[in-house]
Amino acid sequence: MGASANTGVRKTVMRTLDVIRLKKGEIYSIYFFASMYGIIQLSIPLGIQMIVNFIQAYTFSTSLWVLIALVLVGVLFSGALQVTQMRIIERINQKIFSRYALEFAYRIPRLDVKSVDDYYLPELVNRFFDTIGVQKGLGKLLIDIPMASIQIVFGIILLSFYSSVFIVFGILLFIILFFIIYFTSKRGIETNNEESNYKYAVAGWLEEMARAFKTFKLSVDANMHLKESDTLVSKYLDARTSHFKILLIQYWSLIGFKLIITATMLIMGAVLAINNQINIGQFVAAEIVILMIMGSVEKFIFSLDVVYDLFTSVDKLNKVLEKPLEHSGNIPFVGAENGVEIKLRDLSFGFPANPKILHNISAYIPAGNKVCIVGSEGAGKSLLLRMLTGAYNDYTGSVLLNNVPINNYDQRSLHQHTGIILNDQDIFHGTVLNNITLGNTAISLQEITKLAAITQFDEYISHLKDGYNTVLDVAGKRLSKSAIQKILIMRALVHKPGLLLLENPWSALNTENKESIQQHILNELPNATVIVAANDTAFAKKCDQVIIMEHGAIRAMGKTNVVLEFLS
Ligand SMILES: Nc1ncnc2c1ncn2[C@@H]1O[C@H](COP(=O)(O)OP(=O)(O)OP(=O)(O)O)[C@@H](O)[C@H]1O
Repeated sequence: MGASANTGVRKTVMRTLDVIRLKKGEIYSIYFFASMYGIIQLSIPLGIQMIVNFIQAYTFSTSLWVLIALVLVGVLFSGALQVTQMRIIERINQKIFSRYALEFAYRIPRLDVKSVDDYYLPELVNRFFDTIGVQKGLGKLLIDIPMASIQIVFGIILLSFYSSVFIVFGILLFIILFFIIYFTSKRGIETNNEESNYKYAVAGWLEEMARAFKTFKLSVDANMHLKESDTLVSKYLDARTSHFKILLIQYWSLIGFKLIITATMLIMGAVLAINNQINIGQFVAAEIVILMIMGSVEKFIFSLDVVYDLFTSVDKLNKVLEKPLEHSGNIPFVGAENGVEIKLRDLSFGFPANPKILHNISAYIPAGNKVCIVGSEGAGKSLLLRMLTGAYNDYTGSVLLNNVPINNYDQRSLHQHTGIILNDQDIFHGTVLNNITLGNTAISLQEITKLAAITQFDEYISHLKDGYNTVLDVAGKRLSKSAIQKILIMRALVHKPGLLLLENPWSALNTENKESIQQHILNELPNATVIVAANDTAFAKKCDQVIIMEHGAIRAMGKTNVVLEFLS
């Protein structure tokens, strides 16, 4: 348990370092400017020391004015350095946002379906908001912490010139700081991570309520939604309290530490000054340096919380970025327009929760065949169709398309020649045109209008002021189920695929629409291999073959009439 927690923390820190490493050039310049800033800051008390000495000696010489001017230049210059650092950090922040946004955008459609099977993806993608945590945290990690460290180091070096006692003070300071961080940071990272997990659990649950809000609205008397919220919020508060305890330990150590050091320093400074071991100018300068060191230590400790947030944010973002991408072969799926022949041999497949869903499936579907898969609920019709999309590759047995294992094909090319409708496919926020073509500009308007006539979607479009440019809202909320289904059918057919995999494609359509589409699919696409999973015996009878599934296996397969006769 301890070892695994250690590995977790180490992994978290390494991932954060990886993010920083990506911005190497900028980071070096930030450190350079931080060192310069630290040095210039320390020149200020030295200047003040000299000014005090001049004042004590009642000498108003030009050197005094020059010194004052130098101190002012120091203040201005250190300010300018800070602005430069801020500029660099701003550039890094912009890069971080765009890097994660594009990385998410690239990966989401390519995610391995099985590896995200246990997740609700929109909820998982909430982790994107952690880019803000990375942006904030990097500012602290790259500016505040190095600057504070440099000021502490240089400050102590400077103090040691006044008296060797200050060296002891410096060493003591480092030892105490080291122990505070050593004993609290690991637990700090862990508790922060836990707090964040529950934050996402609460957000996820609220999102789930929003998604199904009509359901919750209808059962308004039940308190189930509040009970679940209450449980998650309590867990979040517990985790947050544990994390705050760690922060409190750090803050209290800091306060105690400050108290002792301030007292010691003031007494020591006063004793040294009274004994004339240092003059008043040196005393004032030493006190300013001590105050600066204390300020830096405070900054250091208070930055830790944000650094924990940074570690956690990087961890959360990686929850999405580390999900494996789909497997893709390198053979282009060419020649599909002339038909796709399918051979399944002893195909078995399942999920970790349910490892033996499909078993020993063998089937032969000649190119251009029209096939209907029927079967009872949960028989495996949908899953068999999904296997033919190439989305899963850890099956046993074989799936051959035109005599090549499906895994060998380049996924993009496979999708270009396949038309797919699965139950979980939907409309997205965009124009009707984009929803049909998915941005494929090679698709002709002629093909779209032809399909609109077949699906009888043209009637619907003619009533829209903006026609094909009408923007559909998220998931086509204001569209009728039949309009959504027609768009999905057009999307599946519009690029003239050689393989059509359709799950319940016309369940929301009226008989006239259905027949028009079936007639097109069965008679006007001679080369296309079409597999439809639907308990639609009337359609099955029109197909070349029917596959009857039961409990994840093929019970019978062949000409519909023959199969039905055999079964009766
Ligand atoms: N992601 C998954 N993880 C675990 N089990 C799954 C998963 N997807 C499907 N199953 C299980 O696989 C079996 C077959 O599911 P499938 O959706 O293929 O059935 P179906 O024949 O299409 O049923 P229906 O007609 O009701 O849609 C079911 O028992 C289902 O619970």
